[in-house]
Amino acid sequence: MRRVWTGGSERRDRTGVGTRALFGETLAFDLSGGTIPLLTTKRVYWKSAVRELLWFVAGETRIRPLVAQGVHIWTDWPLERYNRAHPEALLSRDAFEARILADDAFEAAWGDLGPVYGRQWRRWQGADGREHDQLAALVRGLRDNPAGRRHIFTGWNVAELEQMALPPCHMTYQYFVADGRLSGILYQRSCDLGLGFPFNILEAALLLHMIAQQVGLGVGRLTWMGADVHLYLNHAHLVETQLAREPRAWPRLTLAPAADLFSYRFEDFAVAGYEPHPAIAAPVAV
Ligand SMILES: Nc1nc(=O)c2c([nH]1)NC[C@@H]1CN(c3ccc(C(=O)N[C@@H](CCC(=O)O)C(=O)O)cc3)CN21
Ligand SMILES: O=c1ccn([C@H]2C[C@H](O)[C@@H](COP(=O)(O)O)O2)c(=O)[nH]1
Repeated sequence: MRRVWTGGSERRDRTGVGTRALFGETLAFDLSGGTIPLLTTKRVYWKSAVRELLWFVAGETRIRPLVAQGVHIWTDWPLERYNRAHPEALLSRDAFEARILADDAFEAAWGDLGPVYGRQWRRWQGADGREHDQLAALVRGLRDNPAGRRHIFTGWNVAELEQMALPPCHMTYQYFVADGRLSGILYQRSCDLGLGFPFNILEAALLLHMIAQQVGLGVGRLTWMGADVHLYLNHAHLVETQLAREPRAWPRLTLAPAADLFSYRFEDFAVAGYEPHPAIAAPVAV
């Protein structure tokens, strides 16, 4: 974060907010013993991250199930689409979410993000119309051929990018088995270090723990590769506050076993030893 803030190149980005960015950064975490990279220099709402991850794994692309659980992180994109189409009667976020929950026709018209992560992970549509469940195939592949070099899933479906509310940021995941442990790499093409990163790195770690449990392996290393790694210029307060704080010990995850990768429930995730510094509010660039 310090290097991006002090040495990043300043650029005008798609959102108009402006960022400082570095290109091609790597982080690695040893996740043995249940360790999770849940940041301590601000409070991260890990419960929202668990709910978002389970929403991806369930193959969901509609915001209603998130909103129903009090998770608001995806609401701004469909809301912006709605308000652009209705400049005469703009809705607040609360009013929009209330209609998404209460009105089925409204939800069908405005509540879908398009073929984003969940769709691609679970139901990638091939040219012949056949659907590919990349996560199910990944688990099978790890069980049948641990030494494989093709343990990959990706959200980057070129033919469908234009229909997505946002093209995938955490776009490609790959796994590797050695010495009874599962390791993973996440390639992230674009990273909002202030808001997105804490969720992305945590969810990649939770998913690694889930997959390892399903294939009967321990957990090894998680490597994160960021391409355009940026800080938004309106996050100065967040950056300076986090950099002034002393990091604390990583918390640990206890994951109750589930019948398969798609049967985990929120209650199966328990986090111990999380004693973060206070939360820091920051605006999200839409
Ligand atoms: N600019 C931008 N940054 C992102 O991180 C991001 C996007 N856009 N677009 C799509 C998703 C949505 N994501 C988001 C959106 C909002 C928060 C956010 O506001 N987080 C607050 C509150 C979290 C909560 O209430 O649970 C935080 O303090 O972490 C985080 C991730 C990640 N992605
Ligand atoms: O999981 C996510 C989703 C989004 N982001 C950030 C990265 C960028 O700041 C924006 C996306 O804008 P693009 O112009 O499409 O790159 O959202 C993230 O960090 N993590």
